[in-house]
Amino acid sequence: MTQAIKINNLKYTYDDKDTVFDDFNLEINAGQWLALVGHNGSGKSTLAKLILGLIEADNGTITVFGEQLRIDTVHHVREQIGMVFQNPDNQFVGATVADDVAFGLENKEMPSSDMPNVIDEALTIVGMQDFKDREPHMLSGGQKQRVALASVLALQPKIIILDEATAMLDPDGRATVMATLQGLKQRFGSELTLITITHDMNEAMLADRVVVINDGQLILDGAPSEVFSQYDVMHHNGLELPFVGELAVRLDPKPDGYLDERELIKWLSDLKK
Ligand SMILES: Nc1ncnc2c1ncn2[C@@H]1O[C@H](COP(=O)(O)OP(=O)(O)OP(=O)(O)O)[C@@H](O)[C@H]1O
Repeated sequence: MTQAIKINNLKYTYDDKDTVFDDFNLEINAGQWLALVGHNGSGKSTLAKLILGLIEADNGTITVFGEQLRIDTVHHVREQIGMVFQNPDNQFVGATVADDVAFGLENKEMPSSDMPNVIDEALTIVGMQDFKDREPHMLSGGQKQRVALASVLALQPKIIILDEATAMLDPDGRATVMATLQGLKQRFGSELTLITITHDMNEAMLADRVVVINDGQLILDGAPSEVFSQYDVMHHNGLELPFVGELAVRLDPKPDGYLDERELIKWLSDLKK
């Protein structure tokens, strides 16, 4: 199994006083969709910044596809990682959707004759091809985030990090972005590693793996059903379960372990028999 990211013995302190990570370790396999969760201030965005080389670790190593992040490798490492941020309105530079996707390609010095195909393909993947001549600020929040994803996809990253990319969206917008991510996973398989930083446990449910951090410490790490069966640990760390999990722990009798929506419905209907 190819390793996308390996973080070893990571230490990071802001301004020599606020230690966020001390001996933090994490390995992420290529093609995995990892949801990184933790309450406010637990270190999620700091970890994303460290992986992107926007800030430098005080100690330890971060290796991306076998290449250790250092001052002389940061540019190459960063080329392999796409980032989508929280605020859809802060991510646009182009006058039209197509211009916006083109911007990153121009920076990469792609010949302009190659661009239309690449732009069309990226917009098609996120279902925004019919909007390519629209002005970005006229789109809905969910559409904006899908264009932001297209801009990232056009650069063919091996890893995409979404830092609370759905936090400012309405339920429809959230659903379309999450469906787009599920589509990416199906389309790219082991060629694309996804890291979604989120406060929304219903979204984290869709990932292959959920990692819970608190104060820079890894608290839980496993498949969503494993992590969300740890109700007490989640609550102790200021986190809720996905809706069905919160519902299940309030039932009497309650099911053993975490059940997803379909399993919970079956469990309830069996109970009635
Ligand atoms: N630029 C900064 N300077 C100093 N301290 C910072 C800075 N950015 C973050 N911190 C501190 O580092 C810790 C981790 O912050 P971080 O933003 O990584 O958490 P987070 O899990 O992403 O939080 P949230 O869910 O609120 O976005 C917090 O204690 C925060 O106050």
